[in-house]
Amino acid sequence: MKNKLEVDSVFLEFGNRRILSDVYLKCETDKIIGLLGRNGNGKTSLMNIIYGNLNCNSKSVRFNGETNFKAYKKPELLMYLPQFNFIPGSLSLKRIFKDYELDFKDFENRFPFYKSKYKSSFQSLSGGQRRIVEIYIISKSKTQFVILDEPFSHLSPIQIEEVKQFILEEKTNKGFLITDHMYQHVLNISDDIYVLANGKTHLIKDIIEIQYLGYANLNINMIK
Ligand SMILES: Nc1ncnc2c1ncn2[C@@H]1O[C@H](COP(=O)(O)OP(=O)(O)OP(=O)(O)O)[C@@H](O)[C@H]1O
Repeated sequence: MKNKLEVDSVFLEFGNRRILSDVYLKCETDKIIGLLGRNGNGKTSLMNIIYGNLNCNSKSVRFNGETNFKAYKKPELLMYLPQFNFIPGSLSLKRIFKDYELDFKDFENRFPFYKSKYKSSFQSLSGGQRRIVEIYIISKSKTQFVILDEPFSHLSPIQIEEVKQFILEEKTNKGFLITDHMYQHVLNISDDIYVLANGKTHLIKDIIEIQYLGYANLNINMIK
């Protein structure tokens, strides 16, 4: 079954500053949606609004047409990877995989480095190694949609390629919404791209619009 997540009518101000005012975004099973935008344009705020843990003046977040204001209470609908490490460092990988009801064998087959780490604490891993675990458990969870806020930052180029491959395989089961300033990787795997500029989401039809909207100077090879 194809699930659909739609977001619109979002209005967010901090004090007198208008952050979001004209948002439309759609994600479906088997789609990766990339969200790009300059620093401070409101990407993380929008993701938190969708997840339901940031209050705003108004919003409409619909899962298969049904409004849901507190998606964070429904992991079967939506899982969210925040920018920061969220797993307590004292937990072992064994415990983390048990808590998320995931098979460690599948994980270590894909990422052999972790074969000897089953009983290791999360904090004994490097920053990038911790991030891979977090991306994996959120992306692999039994849920309809996954939001990933900066999954590629802090990963080495090889790890980034492994994570992209893994997300591409996993998208047959769910929809992904991804933001990262390593935008070439986002462009590589996304089915649709939105750029957030001046409080508004722009669905990109031609890649050059990313430059026109002031997000990045594209090199000529990318445009061809
Ligand atoms: N709790 C808050 N109180 C006041 N202003 C806030 C708050 N949270 C975010 N902001 C402001 O809202 C704007 C949007 O922030 P947000 O973190 O959503 O941007 P972003 O697009 O994710 O940025 P980046 O690419 O740098 O991560 C910023 O100007 C930020 O300073």
